[in-house]
Formats: sequence, C-alpha cells, structure tokens
Amino acid sequence: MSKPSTLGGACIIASVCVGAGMLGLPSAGAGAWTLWSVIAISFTMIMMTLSGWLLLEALKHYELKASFNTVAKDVLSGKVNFINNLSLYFVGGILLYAYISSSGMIFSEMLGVTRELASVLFVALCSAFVLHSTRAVDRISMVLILFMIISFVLGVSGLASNISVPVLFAQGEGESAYSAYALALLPVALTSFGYHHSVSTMRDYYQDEHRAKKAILGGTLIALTFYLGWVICIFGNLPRQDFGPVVAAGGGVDALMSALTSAIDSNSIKQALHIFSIAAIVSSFIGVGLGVFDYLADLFGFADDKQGRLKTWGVTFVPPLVFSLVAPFGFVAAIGLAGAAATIWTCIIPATLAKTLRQRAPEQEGFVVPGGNATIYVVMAFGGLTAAFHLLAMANMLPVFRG
Ligand SMILES: N[C@@H](Cc1ccccc1)C(=O)O
Repeated sequence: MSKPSTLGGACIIASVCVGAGMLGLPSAGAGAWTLWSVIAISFTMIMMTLSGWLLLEALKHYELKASFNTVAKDVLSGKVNFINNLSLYFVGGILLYAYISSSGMIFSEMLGVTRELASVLFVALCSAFVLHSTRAVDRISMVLILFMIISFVLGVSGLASNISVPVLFAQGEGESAYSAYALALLPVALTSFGYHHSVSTMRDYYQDEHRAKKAILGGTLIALTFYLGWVICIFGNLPRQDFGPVVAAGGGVDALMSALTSAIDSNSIKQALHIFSIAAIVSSFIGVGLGVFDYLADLFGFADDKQGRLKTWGVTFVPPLVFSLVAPFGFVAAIGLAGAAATIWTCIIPATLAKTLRQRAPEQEGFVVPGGNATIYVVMAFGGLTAAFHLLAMANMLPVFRG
C-alpha cells in the first residue's frame, strides 16, 4: 500500500480550518487594518499549530485509534472533562447558529422570502446530507470545495488586480492607533485556525507523529496563505472607513458582500465572491454539522438507524435554528464567542494534557514539541488572554472599531 502523502493530510487540515472564521476576518480586522491584522493572524497561526502539536504529543502515549476524548478521559478529572465536552458542544452549536443566521440573510435576499423562512429552508435542505450519511457529506463536500477553489481564485485574483496600495497601508493617526484593535481580532483568528478535533485522525492516518506534525503545519500554512490573501485583497479594495456599515450590521458576509459590491465594478468578480461565500458557508455548515452530529450521537447513545439518526438530527440542528430565529445577532460577535470557548479545547486542554503526560513519563521518548515547558506556558497564556480579550471587548472595555 502506498503511504498517504503529506500534502493530502495538509489539505484535510486546511479544509477544516477554512470556514466561518475566515469570512469573519475582514470585519474583525478592520480596526487593526492591514499591518496589525497580518501580524495578529500570523501569530495566531503559530500558536494554534503549536497547540495542535501538543495534542499530538499527548496522543503518542496511547494506541493509534485513540481520540482526543480517550486522552482527556484518562488524564483529566471528571469535572474538567465535562467542561471540555461542554466547550466542544458550545463551539459547534454557536458556529451552526452563525451559519444559519447569515445564510438566512443571504438567501432571503436572493429568493425574496422572509429571513425566517430562508433559514428554515436552508437547514432543512443542507442538514439532509448529514441526516442521510457520512458518505453523502463526503460527496457534496467535494463538489463544494471545487466551487470554492474556482470562485476564490477568480474573485480574489480580480480583487488583487484592483488593490490600491495607499488604501491598503493607510496609517492610523494620533490617538486612535490601529494596534490596539488587533486584540479584538484574536478570538476570530483563533476560531479560523481551529482544527483540533482532527489531530487524532491525522495521527491514525499516517501512523506516525512526525509525519502528522508536518501535515498539521502544512495545513495551517495553507490556511494562513488563504487568510492573508483574502484580508489583503479586501483591505486593498474597501477603504477602512467603508467598513462602518459592515461592522454596524454585525460584520456578516451579506453586509461585507454588499459593501464590496459598491466598491468594485466588475460583475464577474462580484459573482465569483458571492459564490465563494455561499459555498464556504454551506460546506462549513455541513462539516461542522457532521462533527456535532457524530459527537452527540455518541454522547447520548442514539442508535445509527433511521429513528436514532432523526433524534440526533433534532438535538444537533433544532436548537441553533430556534436561536437564530428568535435572536439573530452579529456574525462576528458569534464567531468571536466561538473562539473564546474554543480556546478551552484547542489551547488550554492540549497544553495541560501534554504537561501532565510529560510529568508522568519524564523520559521524553518519541515526538516532543520543541521549546520545552516554555511552549506549554506560552500556548496556555495565549489561550487564556484570547478568551479574556473577547470578554473585555463584549463589556466594551477594549477599543472596538465602529467605523
Ligand atoms: N476553523 C473553523 C471552525 C472551527 C473551530 C474550532 C475547531 C474546529 C473548527 C472555521 O473557521 O469555520
């Protein structure tokens, strides 16, 4: 049997990363603008790669089939494990909520129906793939990814040819230095580099931590390239002050697209970007939906037959749909909140697991993340501070850009 290629695994990780987080980056980064957004996004990429590696290091003590949950159950106390599971479910639920809310807005405009009806139709149609089978999700994901790649290349290359360098590198003046706004970008950037439930899959796929490590780095590097290209192309076309209405509308993709639409003339670029944002939302909805679906089926012990799957479908999709119908709130706020919760199981818990297991087996054989215990503490601090920044921004205690 031929060995799986590193690039293949890197593509899996990249496709898990690319999603809602990426769509939220331009609105969340508008305050910090180009230079500080590039710094914040690149720094988050390094931290999130290290935290994935720490999880990989923790996994090396267990059999290849072991999952995140296996290690967490073995190492953590019942209470901490409960919090870990809760944060996993919370992140999945809030992401589904954000996808449903924004697709409701996009499709109500396209179809000329109410936002509520558009949301219900979207959930009914797209969750049907998840309800049917993993295979159906696999098939439709490939089609969507193809659409995403083509429309991204067409749209972004169109934007790239229109970049205005003075707009891109506009400098903050006097009191309102742009750097302070970078802190509020971190939670959204953290969400956009979330892939950690797939670390154990990578290890099992390569049967080797060192190759899995390369695939993870490759995946986060591909995602970083996408994100920087995306942010730079948008910031070079849409001046900072034009983000005011986008931020006021919650930073959703629909608002971003209508602002871009008035800033560019080419119809084909507009179409390509529109298709890209819809394909990205649908594929993330289905991908995250499947993850939550499998997780809840396992948690509640629902059977894998028609009736069991229908029950799992209900607990997975109905709560976020109801929330989005009764209380639709800003896209960027939801993605940031997802980041603030995701920090628990993507940074803090992986670092804790690696630390505990280094103490349990001090001989340090096999894969060890470089940097000693300093790496562990830096990742923990990054995770804790990022959650704190989101809470401070929510309480209006951090500078929040309003255009
Ligand atoms: N990175 C994904 C969301 C995600 C977060 C955390 C873990 C897994 C996935 C996105 O941007 O849509």
